[in-house]
Amino acid sequence: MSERRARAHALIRGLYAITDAALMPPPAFAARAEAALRGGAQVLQYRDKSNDHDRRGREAVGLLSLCRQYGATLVINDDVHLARNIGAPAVHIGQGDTSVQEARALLGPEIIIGVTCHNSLELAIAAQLAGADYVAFGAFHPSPSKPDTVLATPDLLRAAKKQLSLPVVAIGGITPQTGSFLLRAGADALAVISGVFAAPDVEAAARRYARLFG
Ligand SMILES: Cc1ncc(COP(=O)(O)OP(=O)(O)O)c(N)n1
Ligand SMILES: Cc1nc(C(=O)O)sc1CCOP(=O)(O)O
Ligand SMILES: [Mg+2]
Repeated sequence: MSERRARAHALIRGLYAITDAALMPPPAFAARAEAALRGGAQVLQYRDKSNDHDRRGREAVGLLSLCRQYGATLVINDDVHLARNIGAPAVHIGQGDTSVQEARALLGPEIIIGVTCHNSLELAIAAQLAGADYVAFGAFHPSPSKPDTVLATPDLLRAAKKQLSLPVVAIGGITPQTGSFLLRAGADALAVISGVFAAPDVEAAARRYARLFG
């Protein structure tokens, strides 16, 4: 196994919290992100669909510094140029985003690349062959944060664990209760937006997920 994929196995696990601009409006953005890290998030994805480049740059740099402080891994969603500009350790790309090959060519051999594979083992096998370092499946439940998803089943996680050698992330409407079932089916990480960032006490909510990982 390559050094980078071994690093992905070590880093892409546990609670994988994803930021949400609507649930984390300024000036509370950084404080809510830090609360998730205090609660035990091991991975934090910066997901912001706006075109405000200055704010996106500032927020991403702030999150990178917070993640370093807490020993967590920052993942930049969609924007490979932002990831390169700030020296992020990981990016996440979807099927309609930059390809794995293009992202790798731009970002080099060290960066961890994660790929959305919806409910398709075939997409995941292709992502692994293309050089991805983790795959994400979902949505396992209807998602309040992203209503236009297809549904995935726990059997997909079981099949993926047998056929892939990459960490597997589960996403979509996951609560601590349903998360425990997905972990038993083979998920290495639980990616969550609303379950963490819509909670009045973000740290306590994050801790409820983090505890599932022992
Ligand atoms: C961990 C994780 N899994 C899936 C997604 C979804 O990515 P994508 O399909 O590109 O959709 P957007 O998030 O970009 O709207 C994700 N971001 N993170
Ligand atoms: C960003 C994203 N991608 C999904 C997919 O299925 O690929 S579901 C989703 C949103 C996850 O947020 P919540 O935890 O609030 O459901
Ligand atoms: Mg995307």
